[in-house]
Amino acid sequence: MKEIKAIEFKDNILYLIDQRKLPTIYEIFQCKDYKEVDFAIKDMVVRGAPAIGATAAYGVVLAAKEFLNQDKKDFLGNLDKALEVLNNSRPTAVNLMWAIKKMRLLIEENRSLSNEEIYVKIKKEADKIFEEDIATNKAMAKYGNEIIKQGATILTHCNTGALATVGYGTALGVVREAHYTGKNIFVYADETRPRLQGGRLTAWELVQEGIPSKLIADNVAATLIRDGKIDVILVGADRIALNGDTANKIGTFMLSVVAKAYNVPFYIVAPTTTIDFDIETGKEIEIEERDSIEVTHIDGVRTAPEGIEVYNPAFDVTPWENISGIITEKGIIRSPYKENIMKLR
Ligand SMILES: CSC[C@H]1O[C@H](OP(=O)(O)O)[C@H](O)[C@@H]1O
Repeated sequence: MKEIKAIEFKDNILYLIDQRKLPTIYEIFQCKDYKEVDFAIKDMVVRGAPAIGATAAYGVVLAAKEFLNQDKKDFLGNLDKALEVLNNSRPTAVNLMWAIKKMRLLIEENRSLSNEEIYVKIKKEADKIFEEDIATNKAMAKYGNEIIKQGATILTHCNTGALATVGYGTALGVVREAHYTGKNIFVYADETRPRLQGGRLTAWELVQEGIPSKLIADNVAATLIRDGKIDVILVGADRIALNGDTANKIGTFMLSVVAKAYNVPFYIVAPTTTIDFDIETGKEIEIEERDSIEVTHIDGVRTAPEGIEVYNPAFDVTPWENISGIITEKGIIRSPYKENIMKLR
């Protein structure tokens, strides 16, 4: 199994695989301060809910290091500004806000300590978030593998692999587990317009692992589902409401409708850190709208005419009624979602 490290923190530098350039160029993007981390999340150098949560946590570490020698008031004040900036870097994936909230609480509880002692605690917390994500993904993969039949054909959307997490992946982590436990699975990967996380990133991970697969244009999926070619659909998540409504990459909702029409099991694979316990339904989830250039250009080459207006939501919400189950590190949650999600608390 290839080890793909999307994120690495060493000697007060955060190293990120630059996912904007994969698969043609493998390049590491270095963040030396929290503003570079903010840029990296915004510009999708690093992306994927768990990955940006861990990345933001290390952004706080870099901020604490940067302001370490200031007096306490300035240290805490500047740290607070950094938390705000990082918290607002992207609006939909709740793992980001979850990580920042943990850091805020930690700083609040330890305000009376020295700057250095606070820095040490922040660094320890960031490392814990990092380590826990790998263990979480492996646990999710085992639960998910329970629903993967021998020889199953799996459809996935966007990228939910080692590049979207600290390691192994969420939905693609289940694919890895099924592959490595000899289930002889086959994967169809949606290319996932407009940023092509499937065509560029998932395809790259599948090739790295030698997992039998085919890349498809997003529009092919419905026909494969209708023709009984797909046994199960596995997708990731960016934010899950208490009733089970789930925000994920744009195009997920459409897949869920077709899956429901043809009775194909449709699973979300996500850690419990992706559940937003403060919202009842998907209606409360803010959907990020991104720059039009993502739709009018591919790799910097214009494909749509000057002057055309663009609507570019990066996510959509799949209603709980279309979801067969939510595979988490604590087990598979099924409807009634709120009742079963609350048991996780
Ligand atoms: C393992 S979470 C991956 C999740 O994040 C992706 O969004 P983006 O590439 O914009 O960060 C997509 O929604 C994936 O399902």
